[in-house]
Amino acid sequence: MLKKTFALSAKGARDVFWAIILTALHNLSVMLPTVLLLMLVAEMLGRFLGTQARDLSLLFYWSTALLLLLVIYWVYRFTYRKTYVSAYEESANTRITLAEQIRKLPLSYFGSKDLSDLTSTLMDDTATVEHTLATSVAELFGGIISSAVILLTLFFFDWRMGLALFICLPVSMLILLLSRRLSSSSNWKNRRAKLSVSEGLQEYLENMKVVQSSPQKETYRLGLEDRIRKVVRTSMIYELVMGVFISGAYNTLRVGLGLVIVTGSYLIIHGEISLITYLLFLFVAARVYDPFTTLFFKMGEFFYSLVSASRIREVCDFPVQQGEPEVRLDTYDITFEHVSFAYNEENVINDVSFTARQGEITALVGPSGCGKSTLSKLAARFWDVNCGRILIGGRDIGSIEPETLLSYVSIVFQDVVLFNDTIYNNIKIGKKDATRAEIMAAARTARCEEFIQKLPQGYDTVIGENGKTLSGGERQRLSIARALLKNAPIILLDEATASLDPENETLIQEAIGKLIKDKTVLIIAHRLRSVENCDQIIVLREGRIAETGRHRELMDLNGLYRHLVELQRASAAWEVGAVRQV
Ligand SMILES: Nc1ncnc2c1ncn2[C@@H]1O[C@H](COP(=O)(O)OP(=O)(O)OP(=O)(O)O)[C@@H](O)[C@H]1O
Repeated sequence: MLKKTFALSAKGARDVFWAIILTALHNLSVMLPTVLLLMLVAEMLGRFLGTQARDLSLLFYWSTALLLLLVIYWVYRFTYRKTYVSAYEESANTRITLAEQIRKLPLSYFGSKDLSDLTSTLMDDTATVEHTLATSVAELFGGIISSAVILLTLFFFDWRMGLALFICLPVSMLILLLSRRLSSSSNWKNRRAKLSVSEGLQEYLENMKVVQSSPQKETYRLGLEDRIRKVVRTSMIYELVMGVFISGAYNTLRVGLGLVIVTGSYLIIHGEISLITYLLFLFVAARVYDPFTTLFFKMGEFFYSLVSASRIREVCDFPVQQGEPEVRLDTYDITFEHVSFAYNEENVINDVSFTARQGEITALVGPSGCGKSTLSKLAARFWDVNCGRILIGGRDIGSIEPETLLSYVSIVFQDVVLFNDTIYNNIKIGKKDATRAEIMAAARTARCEEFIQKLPQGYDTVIGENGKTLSGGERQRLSIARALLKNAPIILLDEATASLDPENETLIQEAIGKLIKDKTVLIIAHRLRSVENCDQIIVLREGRIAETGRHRELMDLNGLYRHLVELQRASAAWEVGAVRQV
């Protein structure tokens, strides 16, 4: 149950189990000095009342007390290890498991989740669960076990006093359980408000330049301020609800002490219990509630961490894309068979069928939003198709593990992803065992050398977050170098030359020309001039194939393709100065 509730690993669940047992033992062991003290008091009273010999040997008490101290020390040592150290280890494991799981999640998952939401699960939720595991879980369950043992023992001494002592415990527990039910919605509201602030702050920082130059910046700032104030409001409501219940539970528990005094006094007056039994219950009553009172004040945190744990579970339980890892592909035709696909409800790809053949260049063209990038991403299994299938070398890619599939694919997309690392390592991602000579050769072919040589540490220059110290063209050339190094049999190019000046564009096209020999190339290019020599051009309109053929054939068809080509020619003749003449 704990494993599921807190999304623990098998080892984590075992550690928590032992932490609970050890905490119970620790609670019991700290009760033993009380028992020893009572024995001493009983003996002293006996001597005082003359019922025992006058000589009092303290040796037994000293040696037992020493032994008890040692027992308490050792139990505490193990308890500490099992609770705190294990909690930190477990949260590190959870983060690694989450990172691994996130790596395997289909892109559709990221479409429905904000990045700051996932970061918050990775960092904040795991930290919250870690804190609860370290400070509350063992205390709560260990406290329940030790109290049950003490209860049984005390019932053995006197069931009426035992009842007086413990009658309030289940009542206060019930109050706490009720508080969980009633605080749950304010807890979730509070969590959502916090997420909305982190999303807003992330957006604010990312779009700082736009915000600063916008006349709406005051509105934007006020919106953010509003979100932050909402966190204060929801936190206060949550704390208020929890505060009322926790103090209710705490005071109910405290009534138990009063009940022991009243019941004990009554029974002593009627001669039904001895003074020692009365004292025993008083001592125990003063101590037995300790774990619970500490715990009650942590209950708000405890329930809060259950929300965190359920958010972790949600990521961990999300189905990952399945497929065989050990697949060997020998031929690389990409075949789309009646493929339809929707990001949400409405299809953006409708019944598309074509084959991009090995050794040929297949171009996807069409107006903006017609589904070119989507088709290209479906071929790399970033998403799974809703209808139909995509085959590579005759094999349905739905049966190949995404990582295995991607080892056959080089991708150069518009949105280049670079790491805050050296130029060298950014290219090396294409092939993990590449030599320096191979990396430099790829950089040379992708025309990266001239700008790399101008950098202070050449290949060893760190390029900042997502390569922010480089120009758009330089970033794109780096990603082409990466693809060249990988030398995969399938190449997906999305506007690969979008950020290059005409001189570099020609050079890159030559490099790509060398790279694509005998490979399957699926290219998306908005500038139709660059696809004139392609072996096959697929013209898309609103997610459907409108025309297919080579450039000449499509021009002769006098359809959408020709229309797009003419539009582009007209826009190429457009000049900034022309605006003034209008
Ligand atoms: N992650 C997404 N979630 C929801 N809808 C999306 C997503 N990505 C794209 N779309 C929608 O799918 C449709 C096709 O988008 P796609 O990016 O494939 O078009 P495109 O032809 O490549 O466009 P462009 O030429 O402007 O890059 C568009 O209507 C777009 O709004």
